Amino acid sequence: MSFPHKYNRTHRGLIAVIFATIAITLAGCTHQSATQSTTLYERLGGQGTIDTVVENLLYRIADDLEVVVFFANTNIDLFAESLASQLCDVSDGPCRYEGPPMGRAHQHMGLTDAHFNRLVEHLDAAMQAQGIALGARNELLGRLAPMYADVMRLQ
Ligand code: HEM
Repeated sequence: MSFPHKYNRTHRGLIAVIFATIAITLAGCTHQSATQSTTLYERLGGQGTIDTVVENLLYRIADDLEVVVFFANTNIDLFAESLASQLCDVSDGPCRYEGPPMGRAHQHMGLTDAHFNRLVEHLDAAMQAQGIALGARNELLGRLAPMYADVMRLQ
């Protein structure tokens, strides 16, 4: 039994539309699940990019007279390593931060809100310099923001 010519054409058109819809839906799902399963650490660019961000941050600190004074007696290599592991940890990367709690690490430095904001600005600028997207930058800063209370606790 054969279908009339007109029906065949309509039928084929309909099948094409259904296939296109399924393909678009599947592509959407794949895209969505890829976004959901990607950690912030990966979106930041992994350890290589985090290490470069920290290095870039060090240059910005060195150029900022208001901030650099706090680092006069700091072992910069250890600080860089410790901060990089903290950023990796906080962004769900494979590291565990094993340094001192934020309160103790910053105790009696005389830090003010202005210093805190300045450091956050430098970190954001360092991330921008590495081409990290706005969403990932904001998410990392959002995860660091709750540390404010601890950093300031023993000033
Ligand atoms: C959310 C904000 C901050 C975070 C996440 C952070 C993170 C860290 C980390 C991970 C360390 C290394 C601790 C260690 O291993 O001994 C550290 C140390 C240090 N931080 Fe921060 N910090 C923040 C705010 C600030 C601010 C605002 C300043 C000053 C402007 C500052 C100045 C220092 C200095 C000078 C050290 C080294 C202390 C030492 O020599 O032992 N930090 N910070």
